[in-house]
Amino acid sequence: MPGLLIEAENISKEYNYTSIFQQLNGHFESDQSVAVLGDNGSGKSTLLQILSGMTEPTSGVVTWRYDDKKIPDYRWYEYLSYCSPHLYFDPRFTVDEIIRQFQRVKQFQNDLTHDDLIELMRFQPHRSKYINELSSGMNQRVRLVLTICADVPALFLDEPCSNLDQQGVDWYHELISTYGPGKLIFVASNDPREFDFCEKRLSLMDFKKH
Ligand SMILES: Nc1ncnc2c1ncn2[C@@H]1O[C@H](COP(=O)(O)OP(=O)(O)OP(=O)(O)O)[C@@H](O)[C@H]1O
Repeated sequence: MPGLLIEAENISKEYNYTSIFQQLNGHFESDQSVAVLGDNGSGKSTLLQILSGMTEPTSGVVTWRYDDKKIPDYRWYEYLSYCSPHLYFDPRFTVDEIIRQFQRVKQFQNDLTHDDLIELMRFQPHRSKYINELSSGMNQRVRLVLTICADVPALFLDEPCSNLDQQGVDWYHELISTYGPGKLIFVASNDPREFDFCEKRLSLMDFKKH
C-alpha cells in the first residue's frame, strides 16, 4: 500500500497509575481523516501525542510505514505537522520571522512562497507584528496555515478551531479542502464544526477501564 500507514496495537496509557484508555487498536492510512472524540479528559490529546511519537504509551506499540517501509520513531517528525492551542510561538519574533523559521525546517505544498503563506493567513496588514501582539484567534490562524499547508503526509490537529470565529471556521474548512486531500488527518475535538469532514470516528469512551 503506497503512502503512509500508522498502526496502533493494544495501546494503553496511564498517568500516575490512573488508566486514561486501554487496549486501543487502529489502522490509519493516507487519504483518511479520523476524528478522535470523547469527553473532556478522556485522552484525545494524549492519543494524538502517542500516535505522533511525542509521548510513549504505557503499553502497546505504534508503527509507522511509508510505502511499506518501516520508519524509525526518531524520524516520524519529518512526516508530520502538529497543531495544538498549547504549542506557542516565541513571542519575541514577528509573523514574518516565524514563517522564515518554518521554511527552514519544512517544505510547503504547491511551492507556496512566503507571500502566499501570508496571503493564506489573510495577514498582509499584520505580517510585521510580533506574536505577542496578535489575538488568540490570529495566533491560531498562523498555526493552522503552517500545519495544514506543510508538505507532509500526516496532520495532527488538536482542537483546530480554538479561538476562531465563524468566519475563521469557514476559512479552516477551505484550508482543509485545498491542502488536506491525500493526507492522513487526525482531529481531536468535541466540536462537530472541527471534524464534520472526517469519514472515520474513534471514540475514546470505547476504550475506558470498566
Ligand atoms: N503529562 C501529564 N501528566 C499527568 N496527567 C496528564 C498529563 N497529560 C494529561 N494528563 C491527564 O490525562 C487525562 C487526559 O488528558 P487529555 O488532555 O489527553 O484529554 P482530552 O480528552 O484531550 O481533554 P480536553 O477535551 O479537556 O482537551 C486527563 O485526566 C489529564 O489530566
